Formats: sequence, structure tokens, C-alpha cells
Amino acid sequence: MNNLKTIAKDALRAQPKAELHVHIEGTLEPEMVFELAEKNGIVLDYPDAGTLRQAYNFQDLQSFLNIYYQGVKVLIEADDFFELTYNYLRHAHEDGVVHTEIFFDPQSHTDRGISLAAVFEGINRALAKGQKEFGITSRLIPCFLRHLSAEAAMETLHALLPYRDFFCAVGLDSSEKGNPPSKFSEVFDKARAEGLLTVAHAGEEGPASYIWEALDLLHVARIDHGVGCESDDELCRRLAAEQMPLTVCPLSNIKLAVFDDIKGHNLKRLLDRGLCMTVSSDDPAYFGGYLLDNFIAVQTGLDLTWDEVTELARNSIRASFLSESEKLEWLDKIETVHDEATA
Ligand SMILES: Nc1ncnc2[nH]cnc12
Ligand SMILES: [Zn+2]
Repeated sequence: MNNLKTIAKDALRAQPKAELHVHIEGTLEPEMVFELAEKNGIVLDYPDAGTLRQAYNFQDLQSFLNIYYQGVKVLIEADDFFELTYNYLRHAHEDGVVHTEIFFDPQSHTDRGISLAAVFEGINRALAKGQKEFGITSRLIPCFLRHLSAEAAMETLHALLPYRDFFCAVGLDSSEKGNPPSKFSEVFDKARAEGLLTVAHAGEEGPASYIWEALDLLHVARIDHGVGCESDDELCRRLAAEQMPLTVCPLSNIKLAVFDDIKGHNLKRLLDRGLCMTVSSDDPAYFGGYLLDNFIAVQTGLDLTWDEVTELARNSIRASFLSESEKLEWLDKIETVHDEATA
């Protein structure tokens, strides 16, 4: 099987995949927004879930974030975080996700008076249940909100450290333009001194220089998005030489107008240049698709071959924070699925 035009969905689902870029708050479906708002006595600006969904018409990252931070406000109790995370895991399992590395935004909860204890308790309970029921393994990555100050990020890091056993890395997200990685170099220095890995959103809407900064100042293990690298040949050569993973979110990029349409997306062009490309869903409740939908979108939109799709699956495992032995196990399974499908 060289081209997946006819059997894409089942084959794509069967291929073991890791999801490396998903914001748990971005898996909050409108129906759950309303259910939790009612339970927690929160008044919403929209009459019903359908109307809220219709408002998901974004011009850019900021127009999305304005609605996303409204939605977050319905999450109050540990049980809310449990339900949110468990629903995502069920969806991910249906899509053939075997391992997931989940972002969350501590400041968007603590700034509303929600304790980190409640956030970690709810999410961790769901992760344990998801592993037991679905066999999905996971890591957690709290992100600093880059539109807030470096001091606030440092305070957040200190508040997170008592929960150090529950996360493996820190990240950087929110409004990119005007908030370069360099603003957070001290916080990331401290995080690395604590033995944490680092990742950062860079080159989603921002310039290639932000990707250089994420590499050289934040010493990231992965670049989240990174599609803005294409304008800088030297940067592309470096990313390829270092096999620095990019966690690319195709449907997100279309919804937020980073590319006009999927045919213009640079995932395949960058794959052809030897970069370590991976595919993720970012905020699936807002962008019209979970991981499998993203794989289908790029496979059909960019005419990816089965070999190219398999390379995306391999890269997702290679770029994950699993142990080397766990990676080898999944890479073996990916080869088996690949060979069976091509036999
Ligand atoms: N796509 C995205 N970019 C930056 N921050 C985010 N937070 C949630 N989704 C995000
Ligand atoms: Zn993101």
C-alpha cells in the first residue's frame, strides 16, 4: 500500500501514535462547558452549546485565546478536571493514541483561586484510570502564560515544585507575538536546574527568531508548532541536523489562519527537508478535530504516502519523553503495522 487515498482512516487509526501537543483546556467541548457551568453556578455569555460552537470562528491566535480563557472558567473542582481529562483520553484511545503528553495552564486556574492541588488531583486521577482502562501512558507539562510577566512565571514554577513528581517538563504558551522566549530565560534556567525538560510554542504566529531563542536560550527538547521556521534556511538546516522535533497542529494552523488551507500547509515540505515532524491536535474541541482528524487532513490534503504517515508516527514516539526501552517497543509495533499494511 503506497498511497492511502482509499483506506486512510482504519490504517491511520491502527498505527500506534503519540500525541505531544494537546492543551487539556482545549479539549473542553461546548456541551461540557454548559454542563459544568450549570453544576458550578456560572453564567455564560452564550445561550447554548450550539451558539457557543458557532462563535468558534477565529481570525488569529488572540481571537481564539479570548474565547478559550472564557471557557476555562467553568473548571472549578478536581472532578471537573477529572471529567475533562478522562473524556480526552477516551477520544485519544479511539484515535489510536498510545501515549500522550498533555499541556495545562496553571496560571489560568490559580489566578481564579483554584488550587494546584485540585488541578493535579483531578488530572492525575483521570490519567491513572485512562492507563488502566485504555493502556494509554502519559506525561504532564504545565505551561507558563507568556502574556503574563516573567515574575509571575517564576512564582508559578515555585508553586509547581511541590508537585514535581507529577510532571516532566515545562512549556510556554499563549499570545506569542511580542512575548519572545527570551522574556522567560531565567525561569527556564531554573526549571532545567530542577531537572525538568523544556518545550516552548515558537514560530506559530511569531517569527523564526523566536525559534532560535527557544533553542539557544530556553534549550528546549521540542518546538511546539515551529512552522515559522520555513522562512529561514539556516534554521531549517539546524532543525534537521539536530532532529529537533516540531509538534505541528495542522487543523489548528488552518483555524487560526496561519495557512489559508491544508494544501498550503508546510508539513510535507519540512518533512521533505528532513525535519523531525510530528502531528498533534492542539485544542481539538475548538479546531474541529482530534488527532486522527489531523492525520486524515494532512494525509488527504498533502497526499502523504503510507511511508510518510508511518514516519510521522515513528517521529511522535522518538520525540516523546518515554524511556528508550518504551520507545523501542512502540517503534517495533509501528514497523509491524507498517509491514502488515504493505504486505
Ligand atoms: N495554539 C495555541 N498557541 C498558544 N497558546 C495556546 N494555548 C492553547 N492553545 C494555544
Ligand atoms: Zn498549543
